[in-house]
Amino acid sequence: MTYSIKEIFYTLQGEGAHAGRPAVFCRFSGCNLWTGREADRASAVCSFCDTDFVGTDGERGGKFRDPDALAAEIDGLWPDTHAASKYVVFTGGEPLLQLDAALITAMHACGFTIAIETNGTLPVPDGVDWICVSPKMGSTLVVGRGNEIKVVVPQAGQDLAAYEGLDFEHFYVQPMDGPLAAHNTRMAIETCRRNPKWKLSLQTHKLLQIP
Ligand SMILES: C[S@@+](CC[C@H](N)C(=O)[O-])C[C@H]1O[C@@H](n2cnc3c(N)ncnc32)[C@H](O)[C@@H]1O
Ligand SMILES: Nc1nc2[nH]cc(C(=O)O)c2c(=O)[nH]1
Ligand code: SF4
Ligand SMILES: [Mg+2]
Repeated sequence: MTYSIKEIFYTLQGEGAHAGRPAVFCRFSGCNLWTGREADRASAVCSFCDTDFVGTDGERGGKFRDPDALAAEIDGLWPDTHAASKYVVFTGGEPLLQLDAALITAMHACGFTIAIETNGTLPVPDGVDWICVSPKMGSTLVVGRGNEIKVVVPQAGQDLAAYEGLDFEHFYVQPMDGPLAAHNTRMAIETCRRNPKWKLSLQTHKLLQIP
């Protein structure tokens, strides 16, 4: 299988339970809930996306025919002196359109712990070490278990109680970025205060102005 990669970069995980953790981000091209074209945004199942995942033209992006070549590109960004903490986040776009057993094996062979950021509409292959699911209204959630669920709020018709019985270790609300970000953040704080099952996830990389 050929992997289409938008970009690969080394930064800190900005969101969720691993916020602050150094990680290589590998962003796959393409998503099943939006084409990525602005003309299609209003009619997309997921219409609030903050990410450009179209094409392969980003930093270190491209088409990788070989899982070992992609793993080597990712591994090349990790500081050689600290192999024990190697951590890769596969995101997108939707990573589960492309992440397969061969790439998982190649990353583990390089010593990486593997995390994914997924919309939860596609099954997760075996071997992923950290699963973050971010469900989208209007799509069918098929991933009912994982490490963290990170619900972007608000979304029309949303009911957080519908997620509370799912099998996750961490339950996060993350304020929707965009023109109403400040308002959404205040509402998300109030949600957590009222119902302490939920914790606040901020997109700290945006606050810090890092990738
Ligand atoms: C760009 S998505 C890629 C991974 C996957 N397609 C997904 O939706 O989880 C990465 C994370 O950013 C979140 N996200 C996307 N747009 C956002 C926005 N406008 N405000 C806050 N979070 C957003 C997603 O919900 C997801 O948790
Ligand atoms: N620093 C940083 N943290 C992130 N956490 C999730 C991201 C994503 O776009 O999936 C992301 C991202 O793009 N940058
Ligand atoms: S599912 Fe994820 S990548 Fe796809 S449009 Fe929504 S936020 Fe963006
Ligand atoms: Mg992002």
